[in-house]
Amino acid sequence: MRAAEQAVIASGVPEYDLMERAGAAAAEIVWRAGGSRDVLVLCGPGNNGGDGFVIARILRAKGVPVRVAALGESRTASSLRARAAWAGPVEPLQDAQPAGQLVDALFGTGLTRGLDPQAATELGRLVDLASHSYAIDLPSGVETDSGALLSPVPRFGVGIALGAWKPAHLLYPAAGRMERLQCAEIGVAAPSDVGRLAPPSLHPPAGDEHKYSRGLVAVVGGEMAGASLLASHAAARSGAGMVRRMAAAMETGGPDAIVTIGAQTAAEVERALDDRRLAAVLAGPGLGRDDRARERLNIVLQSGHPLVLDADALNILSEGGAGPLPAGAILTPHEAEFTRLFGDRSGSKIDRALEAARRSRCIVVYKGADTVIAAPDGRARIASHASSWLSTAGTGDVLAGLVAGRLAVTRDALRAACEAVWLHGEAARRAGAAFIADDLIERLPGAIARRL
Ligand SMILES: NC(=O)C1=CN([C@@H]2O[C@H](COP(=O)(O)OP(=O)(O)OC[C@H]3O[C@@H](n4cnc5c(N)ncnc54)[C@H](OP(=O)(O)O)[C@@H]3O)[C@@H](O)[C@H]2O)[C@@H](O)CC1
Ligand SMILES: Nc1ncnc2c1ncn2[C@@H]1O[C@H](COP(=O)(O)OP(=O)(O)O)[C@@H](O)[C@H]1O
Ligand SMILES: [K+]
Repeated sequence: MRAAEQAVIASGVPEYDLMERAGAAAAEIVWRAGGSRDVLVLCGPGNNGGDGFVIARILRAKGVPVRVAALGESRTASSLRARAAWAGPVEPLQDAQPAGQLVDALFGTGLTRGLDPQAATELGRLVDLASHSYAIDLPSGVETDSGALLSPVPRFGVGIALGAWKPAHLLYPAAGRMERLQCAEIGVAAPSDVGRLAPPSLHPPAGDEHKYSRGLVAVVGGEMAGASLLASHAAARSGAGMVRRMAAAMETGGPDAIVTIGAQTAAEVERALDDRRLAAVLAGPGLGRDDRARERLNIVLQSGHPLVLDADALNILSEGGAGPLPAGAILTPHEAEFTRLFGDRSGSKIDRALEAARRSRCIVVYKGADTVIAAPDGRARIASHASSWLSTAGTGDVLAGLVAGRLAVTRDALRAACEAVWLHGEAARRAGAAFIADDLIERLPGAIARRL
């Protein structure tokens, strides 16, 4: 974003014009949400504070009662100009009385250290007392590139990103400090290989498709039948043409459309995977970690089919029992599995996911409240603000099945992972509160229909 802003400034647009655009776009969002409720704008010493002065001026011109409180003097040329254009009084932050709406323009991308304790406390108090609160560009106190909190940060109603999403809008803990997100257009295009996960464009099967051309998925089960059943069921409702479940015992369950193949011995798994029509093979959910599980996983790894590896498959791989990670596969680790596989590395979650993808030459779906999908070529997509009700047992098995299903449909690993994560989040949104993993699966066709 900084480079993109510099390019626009170098092309002849003064920095102050960008500040006016940013302030106008943010003021419009505040005006639409809060109407004529009174506003307190907190302005810091840098350009984020300058945006605050512009917002204050524009809202006042619309007839909104506005007060401004500042933390120190303005220090940049643009923020000095914005402050000079504000005709009203400026009180010190420590004297500010609360208002119905609070606009935080203390610090944005220039924050280099936590706020001093008194300023952090004042910010928290004023945000908590307001019914509407807005963080301009970012909540003051968050580190832009990692989403870490450098000092205590209150929870804002709206985070208004200026021009482009920054990592802190999407990565926890910072992402959890903004209930809703809005991006204000300021005419600076910041093309990047790393971005927020966008809703996918999906297509119905072509007129002449048949079940094998639409994608044949195999789910290799193991010790715990429930997990591979959830995954198979999700794959079956993902748009794929056919799902085969290779069961370690002759258990039943799940929709009749899923073909269950008894594959108890290694030789039986090998035979069942000997089918060139297979477009995706999933292993991991319910696999187990004993010698039998290792044997099953080895056959999967040697099958030559496009792979999705989750749960116990990742745990076995992290013990080194199955050799190096299979390049080209999709790996779907949660936090603990990721750390076991790749170690406890430094950097933001985006940095860690990208490094893992580069090293393993796999697509890595690093799950959690902020899911990062990373590719070996440096592309990454971040999904955040999904339903927190997803934190329930078995939702990862559903995601793994969905990834395998979309891989069979698209034959494109990064695209499949992105589509699956988005559909998983949309199914959760539709499922509402207190759902269980099984309920997500029923919502998948509706989620797919929405993107056709
Ligand atoms: N660039 C553009 O074209 C556009 C940018 N725009 C806006 O600019 C924002 C970035 O502005 P910015 O770079 O001036 O940084 P900002 O976040 O205001 O703070 C930096 C100041 O604070 C200081 N400081 C830092 N930490 C501190 C602390 N804990 N406690 C006390 N002081 C601290 C630091 O000085 P230091 O003490 O570190 O030397 C510096 O003086 C961006 O988020 C967006 O809102 C838009 O207008 C669109 C056009
Ligand atoms: N608080 C949360 N907000 C949004 N999504 C979440 C949250 N917690 C978990 N998830 C999602 O739910 C799924 C949980 O997967 P996982 O941890 O493998 O669970 P399980 O092993 O029980 O299936 C992942 O897709 C993850 O991204
Ligand atoms: K801010």
